[in-house]
Amino acid sequence: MLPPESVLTRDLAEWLPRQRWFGGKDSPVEDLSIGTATELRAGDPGLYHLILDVRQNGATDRYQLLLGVRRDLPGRLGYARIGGPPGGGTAVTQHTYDAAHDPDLTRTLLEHLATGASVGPLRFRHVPGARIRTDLTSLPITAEQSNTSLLFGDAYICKLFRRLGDGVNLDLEVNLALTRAGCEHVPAVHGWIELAPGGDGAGGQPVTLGLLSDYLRTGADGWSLAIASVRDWFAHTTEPEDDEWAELDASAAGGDFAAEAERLGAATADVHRALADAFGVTVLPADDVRALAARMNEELTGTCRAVPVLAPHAKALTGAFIDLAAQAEPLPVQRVHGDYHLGQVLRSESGWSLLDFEGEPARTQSERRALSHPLRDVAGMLRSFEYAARFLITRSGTVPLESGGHLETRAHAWAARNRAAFCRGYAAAGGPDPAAHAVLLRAFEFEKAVYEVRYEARHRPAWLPVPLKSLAHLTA
Ligand SMILES: Nc1ncnc2c1ncn2[C@@H]1O[C@H](COP(=O)(O)OP(=O)(O)O)[C@@H](O)[C@H]1O
Ligand SMILES: O=P(O)(O)O[C@H]1O[C@H](CO)[C@@H](O[C@H]2O[C@H](CO)[C@@H](O)[C@H](O)[C@H]2O)[C@H](O)[C@H]1O
Repeated sequence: MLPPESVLTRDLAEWLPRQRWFGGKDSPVEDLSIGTATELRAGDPGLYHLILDVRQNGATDRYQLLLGVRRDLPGRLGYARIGGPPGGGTAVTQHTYDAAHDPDLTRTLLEHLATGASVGPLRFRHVPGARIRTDLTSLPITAEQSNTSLLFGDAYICKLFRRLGDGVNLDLEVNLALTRAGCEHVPAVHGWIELAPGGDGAGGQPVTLGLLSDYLRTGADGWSLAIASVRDWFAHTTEPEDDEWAELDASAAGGDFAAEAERLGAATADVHRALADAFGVTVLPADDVRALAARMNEELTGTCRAVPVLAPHAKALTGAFIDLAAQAEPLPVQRVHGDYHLGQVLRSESGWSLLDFEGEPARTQSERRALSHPLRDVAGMLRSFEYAARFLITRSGTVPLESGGHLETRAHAWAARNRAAFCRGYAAAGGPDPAAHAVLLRAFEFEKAVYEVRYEARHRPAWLPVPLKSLAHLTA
């Protein structure tokens, strides 16, 4: 049974802002109420699906939570505790916790997905012909995430969206279309969970709650692979003479990543082509390109105000947006990834796969859905090479400090080599040639860097020096 609503909302208001995936950490929670509560499993432990209406800065966001309720909470679930005795008052006799961490409860999701059940306003769906296994135990993944993903054995990964959008989630929409088109660079979709239209008192579209896909069990994420390569490159022992640092050849390290970067570029171009085929291409008039450049500049101004350490780079950044406006011409736009970085790609024995087509978590739903030029994704990945190159210098204490100056030179050489390889692979596989669109690419890259500065200031302040260091280099 659910605890009294006043107790539950009090506990949730205290717990929610501490969660990695909570999107509103920079402002206080003004109000929290329970939008819908659906019992998915009766008994002890009990499982409830909650939609929480969370008001911050006068606006309401919706979050979803699988709530576990148990009379006794075993030690292994202590870290997922939300509330309960002691101190909860005499009415409170049971513990509440984040049930995403409880395999005894999450199996219910597979059971419902397998049968295509509807429970209250929740609908569990699978793709035609899918036979969903229900004998698997779940484990939440430990990645830095804006959502929560559960591994079911080594067969499936189930992503439970935390902050809910207004309709069909982009990740589902895009992955389903690419799965149906036979694209080999995305994990196949098996099923999804949604809130029936009107089930939350809102509009006429289902709201996506979760996505069940193939788990790429041999996949290694691009970020870890890139960091291993950078580490190897930094550990490379032969120090050139002082005047040779400028010509540093990053291919010299054993863990060279360039061939992978080139293949990743090719996979990216394949996915862009598949997205264009599935969703179409339209042309953005030159006036709209100028408006885009103006928006990029407004974001820069707003971010400089919010994060003043960005201000010294403002002049160079504005210059790139002015150039874009000055050279504006009609631009073919299409569905793109929207938040493309090394943490969003997996290398398995079958090549590179792209994940997470949800767009940037800090953007509104309509901004994420907006069509864009594919070089926006290329720019995102180029930023990611910048991040990977500088991560060990700025974020880890493991690199010898005495070589700090030279490490920045090495970082730059690593980034330059892998950026070039990625662009080469992308163009060779038929994507628009990054070298032929330098102004557009630079504007996209700077736009992303501004976003990153704001993102890091808000979510991971200790990471702020990473984009700033790279900006210092790119705008010099
Ligand atoms: N199909 C998959 N197979 C293997 N690992 C995956 C798969 N999908 C996601 N992952 C892992 O989960 C991490 C987070 O997934 P992602 O979809 O990017 O979530 P989020 O939107 O919350 O950031 C990825 O970086 C990757 O390591
Ligand atoms: O993966 P998400 O959709 O949650 O994306 C957000 O978080 C990312 C970090 O987890 C963030 O990416 C930035 O950091 C990465 C290294 O951790 C780096 O590879 C990216 O280039 C950099 O942008 C992303 O911007 C944010 O939207």
